[in-house]
Amino acid sequence: MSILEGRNLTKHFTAARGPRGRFGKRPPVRAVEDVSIALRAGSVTALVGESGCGKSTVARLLAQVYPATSGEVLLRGEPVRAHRGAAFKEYRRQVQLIFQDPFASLNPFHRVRYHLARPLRLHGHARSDAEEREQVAELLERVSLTPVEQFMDKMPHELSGGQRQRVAIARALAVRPIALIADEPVSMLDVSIRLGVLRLLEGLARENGLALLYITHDIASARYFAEDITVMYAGRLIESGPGEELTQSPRHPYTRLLLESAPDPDRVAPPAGERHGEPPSLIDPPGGCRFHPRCPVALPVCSTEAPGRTELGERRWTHCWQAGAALSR
Ligand SMILES: Nc1ncnc2c1ncn2[C@@H]1O[C@H](COP(=O)(O)OP(=O)(O)OP(=O)(O)O)[C@@H](O)[C@H]1O
Repeated sequence: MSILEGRNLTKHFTAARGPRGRFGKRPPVRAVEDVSIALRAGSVTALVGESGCGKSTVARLLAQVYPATSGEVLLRGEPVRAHRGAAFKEYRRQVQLIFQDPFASLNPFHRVRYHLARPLRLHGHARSDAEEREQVAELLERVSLTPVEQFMDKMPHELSGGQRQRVAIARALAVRPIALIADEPVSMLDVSIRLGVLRLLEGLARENGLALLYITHDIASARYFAEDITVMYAGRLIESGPGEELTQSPRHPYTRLLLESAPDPDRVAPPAGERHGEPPSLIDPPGGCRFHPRCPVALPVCSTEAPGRTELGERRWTHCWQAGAALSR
């Protein structure tokens, strides 16, 4: 059974700017359309796509930062209905978000100890100063900020970006969540320390049976850390599968494009003539398959009808008119 699941999630925002329509209303930004995704215990699932395709919106819908326009979120198979009160607070404890910017996520006026002790106290895990100290030390150890005495009393500005992100991860762990949603957790960190933070997240998920959603624009990193990869394009999911299989034999032309443009240490320059175009507007997305204007193998049907889901194997599927043809070849 999945720990955290989004079923047919759709989110339309009201555009803050832009021209108004006939009745003075602005058209909605169709940020997320019909997204279904399931996270399993002790497993890393990557959600991959270009900037602006709706990844963060999916993260926020799963974390219930704001309500979905339609669709539902399930925790351990049970639909989440509470949007306030004790049940909602409990949900927010169980599903923790880790953000991209470790500089913005810690309070500059408080020491590391405070950031970790506060959630422990609020959730009743530490009932005395001694217990609190012990648990803060244990959390710092779990994120490899050792020797712990050196880090407990540091102020955020005394830490590197990677160390701050480790404190943010420790703070998320303090409330004993069952699912972690990490939204581009390393993209603001130095390249040299990204790997360490990703390995830490992966280890925590596997050792503690946490369901981890790793959101990234970088399919190369997803391939190394995630058991499953789901690819998103212009608000919709287009392909999903076990990471190895999906990257070895991508079935959707957009996944192929992402893999081709991923940094490859053996390739000096991008292949000649590589022109991929721009992702579409989410206010007025293309009809049919949203990728069709950029697709090198589009058929006439691709511009008129959205392709349904083609099942390709266990946990493996795609939305592409060509997928069926490829299967029967
Ligand atoms: N609160 C909001 N109000 C209006 N539009 C929004 C809001 N949040 C996001 N959007 C729009 O929804 C679309 C998807 O944004 P989202 O941040 O989810 O994408 P993303 O893939 O996470 O991009 P990035 O990697 O750049 O963060 C964008 O067009 C964005 O402008």
